[in-house]
Amino acid sequence: MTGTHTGPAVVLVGPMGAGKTTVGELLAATLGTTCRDTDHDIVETAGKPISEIFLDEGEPHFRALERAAVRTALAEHTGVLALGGGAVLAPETRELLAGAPVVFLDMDVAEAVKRVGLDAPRPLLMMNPRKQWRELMDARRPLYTEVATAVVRTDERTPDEVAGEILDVLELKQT
Ligand SMILES: Nc1ncnc2c1ncn2[C@@H]1O[C@H](COP(=O)(O)OP(=O)(O)O)[C@@H](O)[C@H]1O
Ligand SMILES: O=C(O)C1=C[C@@H](OP(=O)(O)O)[C@@H](O)[C@H](O)C1
Ligand SMILES: [Mg+2]
Repeated sequence: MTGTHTGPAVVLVGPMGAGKTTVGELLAATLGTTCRDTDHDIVETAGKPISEIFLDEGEPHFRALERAAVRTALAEHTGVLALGGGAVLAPETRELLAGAPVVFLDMDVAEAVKRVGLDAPRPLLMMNPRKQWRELMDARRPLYTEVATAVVRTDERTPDEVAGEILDVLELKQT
């Protein structure tokens, strides 16, 4: 115990499917640290999948769990931290992110729909994913931009390439 809180080395934000979870793991491996994902913390606390939390208790309850999970992870974790796509909706969370190295993983709609369609269900994109994704991005892009210290595009890049680009922009790469 040093008693010093340094905060996460990198925090990843951005929309569903941008690769926060996938790239976070790669980045952590390269940096010799671990990746923590607030969605995983929430699932562990609630004892059920995110889709069931939305169905059983509703989105406001999920957001309350998410605010608490982000606060705890920011205080405890010094490695890579991947947030859920909607975490930045909370003003409290945006304030906590001030001063942290935050990377916004950006992508366009076609790629987003392709990626999340192949994956575990995201309750917010269950119906008409294209339209819902556009509406989410219109509402959230200013918030991702507000908290970000860097923006990295993920379209037509492999997760490894995205991880490399993050190291470059944060100047964490050993040369
Ligand atoms: N750069 C990428 N290129 C292609 N597919 C990707 C890329 N990044 C992530 N994926 C895929 O997209 C899906 C969502 O990735 P995930 O890491 O869960 O995103 P997020 O945590 O941002 O929602 C997964 O199936 C993952 O394998
Ligand atoms: O954008 C959102 O509001 C959400 C994103 C998801 O995380 P990912 O961005 O990791 O998919 C998850 O937290 C939940 O389904 C809600
Ligand atoms: Mg994720």
